[in-house]
Amino acid sequence: MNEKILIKNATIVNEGKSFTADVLLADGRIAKIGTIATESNYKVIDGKGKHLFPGIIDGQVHFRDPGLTHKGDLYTESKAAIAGGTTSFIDMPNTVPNILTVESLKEKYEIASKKSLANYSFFLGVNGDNIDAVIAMDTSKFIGVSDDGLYFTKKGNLLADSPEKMEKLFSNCKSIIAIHSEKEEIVEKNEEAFREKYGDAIPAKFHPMIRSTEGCYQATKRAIEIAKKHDARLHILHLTTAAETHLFRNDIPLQEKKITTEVSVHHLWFSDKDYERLGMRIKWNPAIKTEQDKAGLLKALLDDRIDLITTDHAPHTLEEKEQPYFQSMSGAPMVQHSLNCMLEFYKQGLISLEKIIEKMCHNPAILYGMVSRGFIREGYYADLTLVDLNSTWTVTKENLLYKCGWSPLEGTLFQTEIKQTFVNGNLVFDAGHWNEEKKGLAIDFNSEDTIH
Ligand SMILES: NC(=O)N[C@@H](CC(=O)O)C(=O)O
Repeated sequence: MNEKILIKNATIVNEGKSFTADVLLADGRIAKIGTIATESNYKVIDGKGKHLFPGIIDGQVHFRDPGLTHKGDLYTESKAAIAGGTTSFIDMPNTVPNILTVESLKEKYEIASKKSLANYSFFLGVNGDNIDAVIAMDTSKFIGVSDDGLYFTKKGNLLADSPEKMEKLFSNCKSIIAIHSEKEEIVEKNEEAFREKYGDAIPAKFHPMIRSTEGCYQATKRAIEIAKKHDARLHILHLTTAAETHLFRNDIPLQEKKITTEVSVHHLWFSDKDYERLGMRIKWNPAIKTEQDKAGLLKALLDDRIDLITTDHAPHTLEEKEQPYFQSMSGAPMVQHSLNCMLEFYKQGLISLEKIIEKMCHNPAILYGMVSRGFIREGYYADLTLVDLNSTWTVTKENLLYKCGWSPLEGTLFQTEIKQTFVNGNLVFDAGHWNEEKKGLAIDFNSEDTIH
């Protein structure tokens, strides 16, 4: 049995409200919220002056396990996530092997059960190799299918570039189809134009012109048209342009939406102004775009056209990053600081705490149909994070937990600090101290027979 933990007097932010109360954690769950008297067998945590949030649920990460574990693995990256207040994640299929079969999916769950400190779930990958097999499966058993990260090979491009295959998938798939939305034909055309001019030495600042607004907009528009035609459940991953935000609705509740989208923290945080300073370190796919795009994405987040905030945490070694344009890997680590970044926007008066929690905790749980997670409610899993909104510190190499050992945020001064993180009622992260005895759990979904 887990020990009972009593968090006293914290300001709880949950379901659109902020209020001060005590929270009792017992047997992995939130046992009670209210005014709670201390008993001798409770471990008491003083929450006075601090904010208690539901643990962040990150709907898109690349923890690189199995097969790419020189970049990161399910232990190191889940630990970094927890230090940043994230208690659950959904990982993408572009590991080695790619997760294209039920067998490899089950193996990944097996590895996570031994290594992950946070709660976990995994997309089934879909590409040109397995589309017919996926269609033949009972897709309602998967939390979602995704092509993310698989588009780097020709066979992975089917969702953005093969309308026939896309139609086939969309008319047959019963789960969420989460796609990386860039039209590769446009990207390739732009690559050629820049290659002619600069050879291999294309400066990073041209990345948003190669992976251009047009490439994103056309792919997203087409995916939405096909999804509508087949009444499919489409989720567009990591939106990057203001133009695309207008393709999404905000006049119906999330529960009723068939077409949803998300923004990743780095696309809210960085803009094309930062390429000069950070170069290939902020080369992501889709690319970081302009200041106007950054402002448009925040606006769409606030007016509910964008449903979720994710990180697309995608670690690569610095050596893999700091290469000439075509060799430099796209992606960078973010999961340790996603909440800190969003809280800086709160400090600047750009977003409320309640909105941050809606987009990082409640909505991922609703969108993916997670059971008993994402909210501070009695009976729910005690996935929580206690945050000091008045503590200043700087990101340095020394305080990073990523296996890759670097971050594009090095040198950033944050004015908020994650003090404690609880996963399934266990105090796993306690002001720099770790309790790694208990591993995270496979996330349960509303579809009872979900494969995991
Ligand atoms: N976002 C990235 O730039 N890279 C991701 C793949 C992806 O999400 O497209 C990766 O796996 O490295």
